[in-house]
Parts: sequence; structure tokens; C-alpha cells
Amino acid sequence: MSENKRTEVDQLGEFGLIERITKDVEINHKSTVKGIGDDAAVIDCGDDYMVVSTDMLLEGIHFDLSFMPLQHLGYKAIAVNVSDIAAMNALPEQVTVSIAITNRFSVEAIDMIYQGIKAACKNYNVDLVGGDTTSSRSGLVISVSVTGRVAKDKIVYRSGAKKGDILCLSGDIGGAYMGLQVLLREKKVYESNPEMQPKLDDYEYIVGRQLRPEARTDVIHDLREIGIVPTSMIDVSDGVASEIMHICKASGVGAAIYEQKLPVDQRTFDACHEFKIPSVTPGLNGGEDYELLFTIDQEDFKKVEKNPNIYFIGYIDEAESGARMVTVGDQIVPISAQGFKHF
Ligand SMILES: Nc1ncnc2c1ncn2[C@@H]1O[C@H](COP(=O)(O)OP(=O)(O)OP(=O)(O)O)[C@@H](O)[C@H]1O
Ligand SMILES: Cc1ncc(C[n+]2csc(CCOP(=O)(O)O)c2C)c(N)n1
Ligand SMILES: [Mg+2]
Repeated sequence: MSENKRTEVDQLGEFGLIERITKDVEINHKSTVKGIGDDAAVIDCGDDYMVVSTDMLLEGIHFDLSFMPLQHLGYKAIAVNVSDIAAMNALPEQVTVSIAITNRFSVEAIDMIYQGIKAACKNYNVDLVGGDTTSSRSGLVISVSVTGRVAKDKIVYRSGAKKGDILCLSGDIGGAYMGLQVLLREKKVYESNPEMQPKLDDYEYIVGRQLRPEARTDVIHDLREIGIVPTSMIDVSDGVASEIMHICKASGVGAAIYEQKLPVDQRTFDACHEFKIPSVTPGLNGGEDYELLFTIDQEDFKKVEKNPNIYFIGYIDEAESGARMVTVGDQIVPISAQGFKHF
């Protein structure tokens, strides 16, 4: 009977599936300090920890070549990987890049992707040290693995948040999602009438947030300079709601965020207005902002209080309280993770 059982992947969802396939994975090496479950794995390499992560970008799922310039695609593939390294409070060192290409691509097109990859490697000071090249029957795939390094006493996990900590964000959220909405709308307009040229000039900021995100390694440098080690950290790939829930689950805590304190740029806000989307939605559920969401001890607050680049959005409390948002109208609503649904 059970041999015939068929469970659809969407019954488990992305995180349920990861949990299922990884639950009986054994760790056999002393050097494996942290395996599955964080933004990167942590490996003891002597004096420091090495962190390792991998992320792939697939045509049709993560990008649409009708509006994603190839250089930007190459840049984004590196940036999203470096972002996971930053989320461990580490700085990146090496990447490998694997590509699967269809016969649609010319050598010149692949050159353009690599221009972006190389620009990102230069910007984040990472060495491209290997990869793999293969053909694909259905769309372009770019898969990147990245390593980074951090002093052992500076490693930050999703699991270190504790009651009383302050929840911080490194930048504004929701822009990447609204940029995508604009790009999808302009694509539709173009498809229905190719005479119409896409109007993107007024949306430069949000479209840039979608097409050319940056990993916040600058924040990691700043935190080191100020002398702060966050108690927990994660990068915002899936939306703040989903990431807060990861921190709460991994740390065994609850959290409250204030709607009013969520940093939404005016240009994102304007696009929300135009699309008739509540401005809180893209930030909480949109994703791809690649900002860092982290918690700091209250003791450290005075060191960052006046830092204009860090937004204080809420606090951590006990697990029983769950993750919730205090709305502008002072209502308390539970946070549910409606991040990007792969399945
Ligand atoms: N197929 C898999 N096999 C083994 N481990 C996996 C697999 N997929 C994901 N993981 C691990 O599960 C954890 C959560 O993965 P997830 O992709 O959600 O994190 P992330 O890389 O921070 O997110 P994103 O992909 O949005 O950047 C990570 O530790 C990741 O290495
Ligand atoms: C064409 C197109 N369609 C949809 C999206 C949105 N999108 C894709 S993956 C993802 C979350 C992170 O995924 P992962 O967890 O795999 O890193 C989001 C928000 C996009 N950028 N382009
Ligand atoms: Mg991550």
C-alpha cells in the first residue's frame, strides 16, 4: 500500500520538504559546527570558522529574461549568495559558479552574464575559483556556492535571539517586490502592444532593488567597527514575516514588530499606492530585499541608537507570545509567513 502512496510537494511546502529530506542527516565530522538550518553551514577551519552556502537562480522562477539584463543577472547571482554569508556575520572569500544554458544563448550573451559575475566578485572581494558548465533543455540555471570567514567569537546564528533583544533591519523593505510588479506590468503592456515602450524611468529605485540587489557586507564591516555582535541574524530573501518566524523558531522566542516602524521607502510607498497594495504587504511578504534582519542586546542599543542606517522595528519576547505585528491602529495581528511559494 505505502509503496503506492504519492504526496504532492505542495502539501509540505518548501520548508516542510527541507525538514523531511534532512531530518535524519548525520554529522560525522568534528569540523562540522553547524549543518543544515541556517543561512550557511559553519565549518571549523582552525583559527576561524568557514561558512558555506549555496543558492540557485532559475529562469522563470527567479528571473525573466524579457526584463532581466544579463549583466544584472550575473551580479544578482553572486549578491544573493554573498548575502547568506553576511547573515552569519561573515565576509565572503570564494565562489564557484555553475551554469546550465540552452542553445538560445550566444557566447556573447554568456560573456554578459560573466561581466556581471566578475563585477560582483570585484565589489564583494570574492575569488571565482571554479564551477561547472552544462546544457539545459528548459531555461537558464545559475547555481552559485560561496564560502566566507568569521572569527569564532563573532559567528551569528538564527538561533541566538533572546527576550528583550531589539529587532533591527539594515535597510528599507518591499522595494524589490514592487519593482517586480512594475516590470511584470510593463511586460504585459509590451506583449499586448509591442509598439508601446516600457515606462520605467519613474521607477528606477524599485526596479533597481529587484534587478540589482546588493548584499550588505558593508553592514558587517560597520558592526565590527562599532563592536556589536548581533545575537541573531538572517537575510531577507523571502520577506520579513518569514524571516522573523525563522528567527523565532530557531531561537525559541516570540517577537513583536511595529507596523509604523517598518522602513518603506517613499518610492516603494508610491508604487504601493498606484498598485492599490497596502504598503505593509511587500515588506512583510515580498522578499528579495536582501537586507539583514538582526537582533541586538539592549546593552548594545546605545552604540547604534543614532545610526541612520539601522532601523529598529520591534523586540523579542517569550515564545508563547508568538510573532505578531502591532498595527498603526494599535491592533495586534499574528504574523504569518506568506513568503515566496515555490510549491
Ligand atoms: N535540498 C536540500 N538539501 C539539504 N539542505 C538543504 C536543502 N535545501 C535547503 N537546505 C538547507 O536548509 C536551510 C534553509 O534553506 P533556505 O534555502 O530556506 O535558506 P536560505 O539559503 O537562507 O534561503 P534563500 O534560498 O532564500 O537564500 C539551509 O541551511 C540550507 O542549506
Ligand atoms: C520572474 C520572477 N518571478 C518571481 C520572482 C519573485 N521571487 C522568486 S524567488 C523569490 C524568493 C526567494 O527564492 P529562493 O528561496 O529560491 O532564494 C521571489 C520573491 C522574481 N524575482 N522573478
Ligand atoms: Mg538566507
